[in-house]
This record gives sequence, structure tokens and C-alpha cells, in this order.
Amino acid sequence: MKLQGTMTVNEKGHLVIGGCDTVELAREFGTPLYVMDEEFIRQNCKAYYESFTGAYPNSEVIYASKAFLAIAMCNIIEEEGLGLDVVSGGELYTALKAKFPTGRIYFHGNNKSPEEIRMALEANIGRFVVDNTYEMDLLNSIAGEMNKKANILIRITPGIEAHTHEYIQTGQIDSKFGLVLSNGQAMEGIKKALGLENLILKGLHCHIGSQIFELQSYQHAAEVMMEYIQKVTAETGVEITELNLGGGFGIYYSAGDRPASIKTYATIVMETVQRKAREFNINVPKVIVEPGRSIVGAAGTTLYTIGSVKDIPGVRKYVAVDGGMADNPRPALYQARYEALVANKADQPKNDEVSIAGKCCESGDMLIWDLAVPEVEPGDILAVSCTGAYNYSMASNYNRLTKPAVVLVNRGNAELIVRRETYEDLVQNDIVPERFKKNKKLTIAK
Ligand SMILES: Cc1ncc(COP(=O)(O)O)c(C=O)c1O
Ligand SMILES: N[C@@H](CCCC[NH3+])C(=O)O
Repeated sequence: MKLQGTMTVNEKGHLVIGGCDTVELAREFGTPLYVMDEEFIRQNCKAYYESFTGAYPNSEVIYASKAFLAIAMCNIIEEEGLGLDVVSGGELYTALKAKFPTGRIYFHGNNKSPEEIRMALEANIGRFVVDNTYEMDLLNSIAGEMNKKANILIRITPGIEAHTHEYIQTGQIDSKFGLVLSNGQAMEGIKKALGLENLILKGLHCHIGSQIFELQSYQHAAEVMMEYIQKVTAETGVEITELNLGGGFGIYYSAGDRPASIKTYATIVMETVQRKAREFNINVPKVIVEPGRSIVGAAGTTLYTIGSVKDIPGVRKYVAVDGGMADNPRPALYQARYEALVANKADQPKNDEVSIAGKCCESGDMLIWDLAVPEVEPGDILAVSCTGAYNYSMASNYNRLTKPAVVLVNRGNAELIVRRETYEDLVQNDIVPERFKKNKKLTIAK
């Protein structure tokens, strides 16, 4: 496993994150446990802030909160000077609970409900990223009722196929998101929005996918969108002053993943936008990017306790942990690959090979195939790295497993930022119809 962020191994041979011994964290907070490395998260935020806003003042970085959201995470993002991308009433509610500056909130989503729209208008959020013409009408009419104006970006499907897993590609024509650029649908939508009295068109948005390594895909997206901005201005006479190029910057998960630096990404994107603006003789729009995974992904580690071991000699050794697809659905969903080490034996030679199984009743609940490990035994702590993005946020209660706690570690301090769910949490929304209630006085019809 590649040691990233503040990870080290101490004299006991234990994995240490944020100055905290992970074996002690497991003992204190229980497992499965998400451990978030605060310093690493902040370093990533700073790398984004300095590479974009610091170097190009007319740009903004907004954190895509779908990757990982908790109130404390909003606080970190606010302190680091980034904006926030939310995609549901629930994410917005979390941001409001954190008292996140609402002017820095962007509201995404391909099917925002009237209630969500009302909530966002009430909060005076910065921008709505409008996905379709149905939403334009809805937003316009609700804004009218509330006597408000909504600042919008319109999401465009630019027709770019980024090289990533097909489930997380979003820029291609055949996508549920956005208005299609190539067939005139987008231009029609833009003209429609310009005619709606309660919408103020600020800019355009596109997002080509997630876990992208090739910077040419971003360069291509920037070129296509700048050309389109020029076309929109020529056809409508309206200046487009903001261009949101989405997120998707890839990270290291396992051997073979080679992400570029955030600085190189920023330089390529910003220089492409500036070059195109010169070429088309238009003003350079404000550029917005919305990274999620590359802020938190590598900063998260999940700790599990090893339980049963099933050895099929000559075939495979299955080592089961006390979590699995309920806390990390990515291997089952996207065949995602992870690295791991035995946290209490981090300095021992790896002379065995095992496959890490989750505890859900699904054969597909396998976290890692063919992992080199020292001799493992029940009670060992397994640390799976790079689980900071789309793990806690995509966790489920499948098999009625309780969602793990999240602990924020920094300089030897460990603070719980999400408490572990309890069995009581699992049943708290269940309602028992009167007729099923036990100890009820039975009235038997004669
Ligand atoms: C519209 C939008 N913006 C930003 C992101 C964040 O992507 P990532 O976490 O890959 O940076 C996503 C998710 O892919 C998205 O759908
Ligand atoms: N949830 C996905 C990425 C999609 C992000 C949202 N558009 C993942 O785990 O990789």
C-alpha cells in the first residue's frame, strides 16, 4: 500500500495517520472506521486554491460535496476558502447546518424537486446549475412566487467521452445530464432561459466524468466550451461570464494510477481558456472547477477487524472483514481496485496472498483480490487506503449493517465527526401498525 498524506509506520510496526496509531483508533472507536487525514485534506484544498484562485484570480474552486460530506467537512472547506457544490436538499441542509456562506454554494442535480428549489432560493445560494428546460420553468415560477431572482449556469453535454469507467462518464451525448450541445438543444435551452424573467444567466457548465487522468480531456472540454461560449454570444448577443468545467480529476488508488499534479491541471485548463478567449476575441470568463475525489479520496482510510479466514488450498484464501460493500460499494459497482495493509503488522514481510471479503450476503462483496499480506489472524486490523471519497457518502445499511463512524485525525488528535450508527438508529423510522403490536390486548371476534 502506498503511504500517502501523513501516513507513517511507528516503532511498534503500526500504521499511523495524522499522528494517531490506527490500532489504537480501532480500539477506541471500533471498526469499521473511516479515518480522515485533516492535514492531507487541507493540503489538497490549498493545492487547488493556490493553483487556481491564487494564480488566476478570476477562478473559483468549489468542493463537490457528494464525495464526502459532514458538517465538519463544510467547516474545513469554508476555512480553506473554497465554495461548495451540493446536489440535493440533504447536502444543502448539511451546508446550512454548518453555516456555510450560502453565496458560495452551487446547486446541481438533474431533477431538483420544488421543495429543494424553494429551500435553495430561501437560503440565497450563489448559483443553480440548471440541467434541463423543465427545471428552468420550475425554477422561474418558484422564484417568481418568492419574489426572487435565480442566478444560473446551464449544464451542457459537450459530447466528450472521457476515458474512465462507463458508469462515471458524463460528458458523452447519450447521458442523462445536461442539454446536448451538438444538436441545437443547448442553444434552444439557453434562449429559453434568457426569456425567463426570474432567471439570470451567468454561465455554462459541463462535467465530463470522474477519475480522469488524461489532461487532454480537460483541454478538449475547455476548447469545446469556449468555442460554444463565443457561438452563444454571437447568436444571442449576451455575454457568458462564467464557465464551470466540472470536476473529475483522478487520484491514485492502486499501482498503475498516475495522476497529474493539480498545478499542471490548473495550468492546462486556464491557459486553454485564455488562449481560446484571445483567438475568439472575447473576454476571459471566470473559470470554476468542482473537484470532489481529489480533495478527500486519498485522505481517507477504512479500518476493519479481520474475522473468519477460509482457506481453499491451491485455490484461494478468503479473509473476511467486519464491513464490505455497505461501507465501500465501489469495488462491486465499478470494479474499483484498492490497496491495503495489516495495520498492526505494517512492518512485517508480506509472505502470504489473500482476498479480502466483506460480510454482506453477496458473492460480489469482495473488497480486494489477491492482496499480499503477512500471516493474518482474527483480530488483526486491516487498513484500506484511499476510501475518503464516495465511501461514507455512498454507504448503505444493506443487511442492516450500521454505518461506521468517521474520525478526523490531525497531529495526534482524533475527533469523532460522525458517530457510529446504532441498532436503534436502524429501527427508528420503522412504524409498527397497531395490529402487529405485541402485548396488545387481543380482541377476538366472537
Ligand atoms: C457535476 C459534478 N461535478 C463534480 C463532480 C465531482 O467529481 P470528482 O469527485 O470526480 O472530482 C461530479 C461527480 O462526478 C459531478 O457529477
Ligand atoms: N460515485 C462515483 C463517481 C461519480 C461521482 C458523481 N458524478 C465513484 O465512486 O467513483
